[in-house]
Amino acid sequence: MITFKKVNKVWPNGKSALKDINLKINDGEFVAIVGLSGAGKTTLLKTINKMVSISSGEVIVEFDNQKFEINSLKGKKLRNYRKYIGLMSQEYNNIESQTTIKNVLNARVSKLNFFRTLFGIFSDSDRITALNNLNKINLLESAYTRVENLSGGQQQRVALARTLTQEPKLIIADEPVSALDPILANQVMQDFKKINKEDKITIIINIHHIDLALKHADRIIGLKDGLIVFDGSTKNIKNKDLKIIYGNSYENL
Ligand SMILES: Nc1ncnc2c1ncn2[C@@H]1O[C@H](COP(=O)(O)OP(=O)(O)OP(=O)(O)O)[C@@H](O)[C@H]1O
Repeated sequence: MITFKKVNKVWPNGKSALKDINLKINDGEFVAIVGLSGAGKTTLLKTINKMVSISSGEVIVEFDNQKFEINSLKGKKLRNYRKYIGLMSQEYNNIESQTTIKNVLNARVSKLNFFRTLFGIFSDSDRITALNNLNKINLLESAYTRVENLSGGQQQRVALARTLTQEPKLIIADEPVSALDPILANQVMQDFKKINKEDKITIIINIHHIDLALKHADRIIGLKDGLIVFDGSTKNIKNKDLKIIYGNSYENL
């Protein structure tokens, strides 16, 4: 579970990006954070792995009977905590000259000893995990293809398989489909949904494509100017809520 208690973020230039955020995200939820550019979506997401430090309040993440008070995490404790958090973004962060399987296995590098890291020797169980994750998102036949020969959608799915191979407790994804055409974006969202439902991994995703958020996520959090202006089930969101999140521009979306 992730809990935000009265969280504020004020940037050094005085810009208030998060204002008194109170939020609970339960294990296994698929949450889409939506809002206009500059609403605070990225800032909110990045407080979860402390890529952004909050100015006041508390962010608490709990799993497997462990409780992490994010703002007090530093050094080795922060690095260990981050191993549980899968981070994805618009960039696929693949090594394009390497094969798909090698890119996916790169998620296990931090678990190898020095000798194995030096020679890139992965265990059979690591390889099986990587291949299983590629199979899960229908990329098994591309396991030995160089990533530079894959489409953007496939490359983002390689990134997803790599993130899964990290065995995260939750995945935070900042605009993971914004560089993709609508068909590929929909396919990648389907993969996120599959992983959320089958592997029961909590997924929190920032997304500009409201249609995809409504189609795939269970819960929508609408931000506007650093404030939560909507928080509820995707099924219950109404046009009037979308107008509050997006203003009159929603009419033209
Ligand atoms: N490093 C920073 N220094 C100062 N202000 C920042 C910084 N990062 C973000 N901001 C400001 O904080 C506010 C929220 O930005 P944020 O990137 O979280 O919005 P967003 O909803 O993710 O926008 P987008 O959809 O364009 O990515 C904006 O006004 C932005 O200009």
